[in-house]
Amino acid sequence: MVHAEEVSRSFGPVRALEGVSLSVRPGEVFGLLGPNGAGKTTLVRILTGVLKPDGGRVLVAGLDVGKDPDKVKARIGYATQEQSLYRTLTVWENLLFRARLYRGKEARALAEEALERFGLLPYAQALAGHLSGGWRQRLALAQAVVHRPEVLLLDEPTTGLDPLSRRAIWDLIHLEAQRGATVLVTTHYMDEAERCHRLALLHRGRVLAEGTPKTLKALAQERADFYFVQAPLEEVRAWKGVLDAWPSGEGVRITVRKGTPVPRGERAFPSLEEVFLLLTQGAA
Ligand SMILES: Nc1ncnc2c1ncn2[C@@H]1O[C@H](COP(=O)(O)OP(=O)(O)OP(=O)(O)O)[C@@H](O)[C@H]1O
Repeated sequence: MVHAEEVSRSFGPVRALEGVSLSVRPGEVFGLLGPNGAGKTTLVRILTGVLKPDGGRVLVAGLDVGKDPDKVKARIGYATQEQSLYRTLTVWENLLFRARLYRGKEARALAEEALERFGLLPYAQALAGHLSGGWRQRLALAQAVVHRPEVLLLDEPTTGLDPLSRRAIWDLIHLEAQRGATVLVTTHYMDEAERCHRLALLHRGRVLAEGTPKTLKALAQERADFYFVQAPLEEVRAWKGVLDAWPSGEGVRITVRKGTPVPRGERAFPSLEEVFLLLTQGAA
Protein backbone atom coordinates (compact mmCIF):
# COMPACT_ATOMS: atom_id res chain seq x y z
CA MET A 1 0.00 0.00 0.00
CA VAL A 2 1.07 3.59 -0.62
CA HIS A 3 -0.44 6.44 1.33
CA ALA A 4 0.52 10.11 1.02
CA GLU A 5 -1.11 12.71 3.22
CA GLU A 6 -0.84 16.45 2.63
CA VAL A 7 2.68 16.17 1.24
CA SER A 8 4.47 19.42 0.44
CA ARG A 9 7.94 20.15 -0.85
CA SER A 10 9.61 23.32 -2.13
CA PHE A 11 12.94 23.91 -3.80
CA GLY A 12 13.77 27.51 -2.92
CA PRO A 13 10.92 29.57 -4.37
CA VAL A 14 9.55 26.64 -6.44
CA ARG A 15 6.62 24.87 -4.76
CA ALA A 16 7.00 21.43 -6.34
CA LEU A 17 4.24 19.80 -4.24
CA GLU A 18 1.44 21.49 -2.31
CA GLY A 19 -0.67 19.32 -0.03
CA VAL A 20 -0.76 16.18 -2.17
CA SER A 21 -2.78 13.25 -0.79
CA LEU A 22 -3.37 9.89 -2.44
CA SER A 23 -3.70 6.19 -1.64
CA VAL A 24 -2.87 3.15 -3.73
CA ARG A 25 -4.08 -0.35 -2.83
CA PRO A 26 -2.36 -3.72 -3.40
CA GLY A 27 -3.16 -5.08 -6.85
CA GLU A 28 -3.81 -1.62 -8.22
CA VAL A 29 -1.98 0.25 -10.99
CA PHE A 30 -2.24 3.91 -10.05
CA GLY A 31 -1.13 6.57 -12.54
CA LEU A 32 0.27 9.94 -11.63
CA LEU A 33 -0.40 11.98 -14.74
CA GLY A 34 0.99 15.45 -15.26
CA PRO A 35 2.99 17.65 -17.61
CA ASN A 36 6.71 18.38 -17.26
CA GLY A 37 7.42 20.02 -13.94
CA ALA A 38 4.10 18.99 -12.33
CA GLY A 39 5.90 17.39 -9.38
CA LYS A 40 5.66 13.67 -10.30
CA THR A 41 9.32 12.80 -9.80
CA THR A 42 9.44 14.80 -6.57
CA LEU A 43 6.57 12.74 -5.15
CA VAL A 44 8.14 9.44 -6.22
CA ARG A 45 11.47 10.44 -4.66
CA ILE A 46 9.68 11.28 -1.41
CA LEU A 47 7.90 7.91 -1.48
CA THR A 48 11.23 6.10 -1.87
CA GLY A 49 12.73 8.00 1.04
CA VAL A 50 15.54 9.65 -0.96
CA LEU A 51 13.95 13.07 -0.51
CA LYS A 52 12.34 14.46 2.63
CA PRO A 53 9.06 16.35 2.39
CA ASP A 54 8.73 19.78 4.05
CA GLY A 55 5.35 18.73 5.40
CA GLY A 56 2.94 15.79 5.41
CA ARG A 57 3.36 12.07 5.92
CA VAL A 58 3.99 9.07 3.67
CA LEU A 59 3.36 5.42 4.46
CA VAL A 60 4.75 2.80 2.08
CA ALA A 61 4.15 -0.94 2.62
CA GLY A 62 2.73 -0.02 6.02
CA LEU A 63 5.90 1.78 7.12
CA ASP A 64 6.48 5.46 7.82
CA VAL A 65 9.09 6.42 5.22
CA GLY A 66 10.44 9.20 7.44
CA LYS A 67 11.08 6.79 10.32
CA ASP A 68 12.09 3.52 8.62
CA PRO A 69 13.80 4.46 5.33
CA ASP A 70 16.01 1.35 5.21
CA LYS A 71 13.20 -1.11 5.92
CA VAL A 72 11.13 0.65 3.26
CA LYS A 73 13.88 0.27 0.64
CA ALA A 74 13.82 -3.53 0.96
CA ARG A 75 10.10 -3.58 0.32
CA ILE A 76 9.90 -1.33 -2.73
CA GLY A 77 11.02 -1.65 -6.31
CA TYR A 78 12.05 1.60 -7.93
CA ALA A 79 12.79 2.36 -11.57
CA THR A 80 13.74 5.90 -12.48
CA GLN A 81 13.91 7.94 -15.65
CA GLU A 82 17.70 7.93 -15.43
CA GLN A 83 17.69 4.13 -15.18
CA SER A 84 19.41 2.58 -12.25
CA LEU A 85 21.26 0.02 -14.37
CA TYR A 86 24.97 -0.71 -14.51
CA ARG A 87 25.70 -0.40 -18.21
CA THR A 88 29.04 -2.20 -18.02
CA LEU A 89 27.54 -5.26 -16.28
CA THR A 90 25.62 -7.98 -18.10
CA VAL A 91 21.87 -8.39 -17.83
CA TRP A 92 22.39 -11.39 -15.53
CA GLU A 93 24.88 -9.51 -13.32
CA ASN A 94 22.52 -6.54 -12.99
CA LEU A 95 19.70 -8.80 -11.80
CA LEU A 96 21.88 -10.82 -9.46
CA PHE A 97 23.41 -7.69 -7.95
CA ARG A 98 20.02 -6.22 -7.14
CA ALA A 99 18.62 -9.51 -5.82
CA ARG A 100 21.64 -9.95 -3.53
CA LEU A 101 21.10 -6.51 -1.99
CA TYR A 102 17.86 -7.66 -0.40
CA ARG A 103 17.64 -11.46 -0.68
CA GLY A 104 21.04 -13.02 0.04
CA LYS A 105 20.39 -16.77 -0.19
CA GLU A 106 17.52 -16.73 -2.63
CA ALA A 107 19.22 -14.21 -4.94
CA ARG A 108 20.25 -16.66 -7.71
CA ALA A 109 16.86 -18.31 -7.90
CA LEU A 110 15.09 -14.96 -7.95
CA ALA A 111 17.40 -13.55 -10.65
CA GLU A 112 16.88 -16.67 -12.80
CA GLU A 113 13.16 -16.43 -12.37
CA ALA A 114 13.17 -12.71 -13.35
CA LEU A 115 15.28 -13.48 -16.47
CA GLU A 116 12.64 -15.92 -17.59
CA ARG A 117 9.57 -13.94 -16.58
CA PHE A 118 10.76 -10.82 -18.42
CA GLY A 119 11.89 -12.71 -21.54
CA LEU A 120 15.50 -11.69 -20.92
CA LEU A 121 17.07 -15.18 -21.18
CA PRO A 122 18.47 -14.63 -24.73
CA TYR A 123 20.20 -11.45 -23.48
CA ALA A 124 21.50 -12.81 -20.16
CA GLN A 125 25.16 -12.34 -21.14
CA ALA A 126 24.71 -9.06 -23.05
CA LEU A 127 25.99 -5.86 -21.49
CA ALA A 128 23.13 -3.70 -20.24
CA GLY A 129 24.64 -0.73 -22.09
CA HIS A 130 24.40 -2.62 -25.40
CA LEU A 131 20.66 -3.31 -25.18
CA SER A 132 18.15 -1.34 -27.27
CA GLY A 133 16.01 1.20 -25.38
CA GLY A 134 13.03 -1.16 -25.13
CA TRP A 135 15.06 -4.04 -23.71
CA ARG A 136 16.90 -1.73 -21.34
CA GLN A 137 13.58 -0.52 -19.93
CA ARG A 138 12.47 -4.12 -19.61
CA LEU A 139 15.63 -4.89 -17.66
CA ALA A 140 15.09 -1.77 -15.50
CA LEU A 141 11.65 -3.11 -14.61
CA ALA A 142 12.97 -6.64 -14.02
CA GLN A 143 15.65 -5.39 -11.63
CA ALA A 144 13.10 -3.22 -9.82
CA VAL A 145 10.97 -6.30 -9.06
CA VAL A 146 13.60 -9.05 -8.79
CA HIS A 147 13.38 -9.10 -4.98
CA ARG A 148 9.58 -9.39 -5.13
CA PRO A 149 8.76 -6.03 -3.56
CA GLU A 150 5.28 -5.25 -2.28
CA VAL A 151 5.34 -1.76 -3.76
CA LEU A 152 6.52 -0.73 -7.20
CA LEU A 153 7.34 2.92 -7.96
CA LEU A 154 7.96 3.58 -11.65
CA ASP A 155 8.95 7.00 -12.89
CA GLU A 156 8.10 7.31 -16.60
CA PRO A 157 9.00 3.70 -17.40
CA THR A 158 8.25 3.96 -21.13
CA THR A 159 9.67 7.35 -22.12
CA GLY A 160 11.13 7.23 -25.62
CA LEU A 161 9.89 3.73 -26.47
CA ASP A 162 8.01 2.65 -29.60
CA PRO A 163 4.35 1.54 -29.25
CA LEU A 164 5.15 -2.20 -29.21
CA SER A 165 7.79 -1.85 -26.49
CA ARG A 166 5.47 0.39 -24.49
CA ARG A 167 2.72 -2.18 -24.69
CA ALA A 168 5.11 -4.93 -23.56
CA ILE A 169 6.20 -2.85 -20.56
CA TRP A 170 2.56 -2.17 -19.63
CA ASP A 171 1.71 -5.87 -19.82
CA LEU A 172 4.56 -6.56 -17.41
CA ILE A 173 3.42 -3.77 -15.07
CA HIS A 174 -0.07 -5.28 -14.93
CA LEU A 175 1.35 -8.74 -14.27
CA GLU A 176 3.13 -7.32 -11.22
CA ALA A 177 -0.14 -5.85 -9.96
CA GLN A 178 -1.87 -9.20 -10.55
CA ARG A 179 0.67 -10.90 -8.32
CA GLY A 180 -0.43 -8.42 -5.63
CA ALA A 181 2.03 -5.52 -5.94
CA THR A 182 0.90 -1.95 -5.28
CA VAL A 183 2.01 -0.03 -8.37
CA LEU A 184 2.41 3.73 -8.73
CA VAL A 185 3.53 4.86 -12.17
CA THR A 186 4.16 8.37 -13.47
CA THR A 187 3.52 9.36 -17.05
CA HIS A 188 2.77 12.30 -19.24
CA TYR A 189 1.42 10.11 -22.03
CA MET A 190 -2.37 10.40 -21.98
CA ASP A 191 -2.88 7.08 -23.80
CA GLU A 192 -0.86 5.33 -21.11
CA ALA A 193 -2.97 6.86 -18.41
CA GLU A 194 -5.91 4.93 -19.91
CA ARG A 195 -4.16 1.72 -18.86
CA CYS A 196 -4.23 2.59 -15.15
CA HIS A 197 -6.95 1.42 -12.79
CA ARG A 198 -7.02 4.86 -11.16
CA LEU A 199 -5.33 8.18 -11.82
CA ALA A 200 -4.45 11.44 -10.16
CA LEU A 201 -4.05 14.48 -12.39
CA LEU A 202 -1.14 16.49 -11.03
CA HIS A 203 -0.73 20.09 -12.09
CA ARG A 204 1.73 22.56 -10.58
CA GLY A 205 2.17 20.44 -7.48
CA ARG A 206 -1.53 19.91 -6.76
CA VAL A 207 -3.92 17.03 -7.43
CA LEU A 208 -6.64 18.49 -9.67
CA ALA A 209 -8.76 15.36 -9.84
CA GLU A 210 -8.58 11.68 -9.02
CA GLY A 211 -10.52 8.64 -10.18
CA THR A 212 -10.75 5.91 -12.80
CA PRO A 213 -10.30 7.01 -16.44
CA LYS A 214 -14.07 6.52 -16.77
CA THR A 215 -15.02 8.67 -13.76
CA LEU A 216 -12.63 11.43 -14.82
CA LYS A 217 -14.26 11.52 -18.25
CA ALA A 218 -17.70 11.60 -16.64
CA LEU A 219 -16.55 14.52 -14.48
CA ALA A 220 -15.43 16.39 -17.59
CA GLN A 221 -18.77 15.66 -19.28
CA GLU A 222 -20.56 17.32 -16.36
CA ARG A 223 -18.59 20.50 -17.03
CA ALA A 224 -18.39 20.63 -20.82
CA ASP A 225 -19.59 19.09 -24.10
CA PHE A 226 -17.35 17.47 -26.70
CA TYR A 227 -17.89 17.49 -30.49
CA PHE A 228 -16.31 16.64 -33.81
CA VAL A 229 -16.95 19.24 -36.53
CA GLN A 230 -16.01 19.77 -40.18
CA ALA A 231 -14.87 23.38 -40.34
CA PRO A 232 -11.60 25.32 -40.54
CA LEU A 233 -9.73 25.29 -37.22
CA GLU A 234 -9.26 29.07 -36.94
CA GLU A 235 -12.94 29.64 -37.60
CA VAL A 236 -13.95 27.08 -34.97
CA ARG A 237 -11.65 28.62 -32.38
CA ALA A 238 -13.51 31.92 -32.74
CA TRP A 239 -16.95 30.36 -32.12
CA LYS A 240 -18.76 31.43 -28.98
CA GLY A 241 -18.46 28.97 -26.10
CA VAL A 242 -15.46 27.07 -27.54
CA LEU A 243 -12.98 26.26 -24.77
CA ASP A 244 -10.56 24.20 -26.84
CA ALA A 245 -10.18 23.04 -30.45
CA TRP A 246 -7.61 20.87 -32.18
CA PRO A 247 -7.28 19.20 -35.58
CA SER A 248 -8.25 15.54 -35.68
CA GLY A 249 -8.23 13.55 -38.91
CA GLU A 250 -10.60 15.15 -41.40
CA GLY A 251 -12.04 17.69 -38.99
CA VAL A 252 -11.70 19.42 -35.64
CA ARG A 253 -12.39 18.17 -32.11
CA ILE A 254 -13.84 20.81 -29.86
CA THR A 255 -14.66 21.25 -26.20
CA VAL A 256 -17.46 23.75 -25.55
CA ARG A 257 -19.16 25.22 -22.49
CA LYS A 258 -21.93 22.90 -21.29
CA GLY A 259 -25.09 23.42 -23.32
CA THR A 260 -23.48 25.44 -26.14
CA PRO A 261 -25.29 24.66 -29.43
CA VAL A 262 -22.94 23.30 -32.10
CA PRO A 263 -24.72 23.18 -35.49
CA ARG A 264 -23.75 20.09 -37.55
CA GLY A 265 -21.44 18.94 -34.73
CA GLU A 266 -21.15 15.21 -34.01
CA ARG A 267 -21.20 14.43 -30.29
CA ALA A 268 -17.90 12.88 -29.15
CA PHE A 269 -16.59 11.21 -26.01
CA PRO A 270 -13.78 13.10 -24.30
CA SER A 271 -10.27 11.68 -24.44
CA LEU A 272 -8.13 11.88 -21.30
CA GLU A 273 -6.12 14.59 -23.03
CA GLU A 274 -9.26 16.71 -23.38
CA VAL A 275 -10.22 15.97 -19.77
CA PHE A 276 -6.79 17.05 -18.61
CA LEU A 277 -6.82 20.26 -20.65
CA LEU A 278 -10.31 21.12 -19.45
CA LEU A 279 -9.44 20.59 -15.80
CA THR A 280 -6.20 22.55 -16.04
CA GLN A 281 -7.99 25.53 -17.60
CA GLY A 282 -8.60 28.00 -14.83
CA ALA A 283 -6.35 26.08 -12.42
CA ALA A 284 -3.73 28.71 -11.71
N1 LIG B 1 16.51 19.20 -6.87
C1 LIG B 1 15.79 20.24 -7.32
N2 LIG B 1 16.23 21.51 -7.19
C2 LIG B 1 15.48 22.55 -7.62
N3 LIG B 1 14.28 22.44 -8.22
C3 LIG B 1 13.79 21.20 -8.37
C4 LIG B 1 14.51 20.03 -7.95
N4 LIG B 1 13.77 18.93 -8.24
C5 LIG B 1 12.63 19.40 -8.82
N5 LIG B 1 12.64 20.74 -8.90
C6 LIG B 1 11.56 21.59 -9.46
O1 LIG B 1 10.32 21.16 -8.92
C7 LIG B 1 9.31 21.17 -9.92
C8 LIG B 1 8.72 19.75 -10.07
O2 LIG B 1 9.72 18.92 -10.67
P1 LIG B 1 9.53 17.36 -10.93
O3 LIG B 1 10.79 16.84 -11.49
O4 LIG B 1 8.98 16.72 -9.71
O5 LIG B 1 8.39 17.36 -12.05
P2 LIG B 1 7.89 16.19 -13.01
O6 LIG B 1 6.42 16.24 -12.99
O7 LIG B 1 8.54 14.90 -12.61
O8 LIG B 1 8.43 16.65 -14.42
P3 LIG B 1 9.02 15.77 -15.66
O9 LIG B 1 7.83 15.16 -16.34
O10 LIG B 1 9.67 16.83 -16.50
O11 LIG B 1 9.97 14.78 -15.11
C9 LIG B 1 9.95 21.70 -11.17
O12 LIG B 1 9.69 23.08 -11.25
C10 LIG B 1 11.44 21.43 -10.97
O13 LIG B 1 12.22 22.36 -11.67
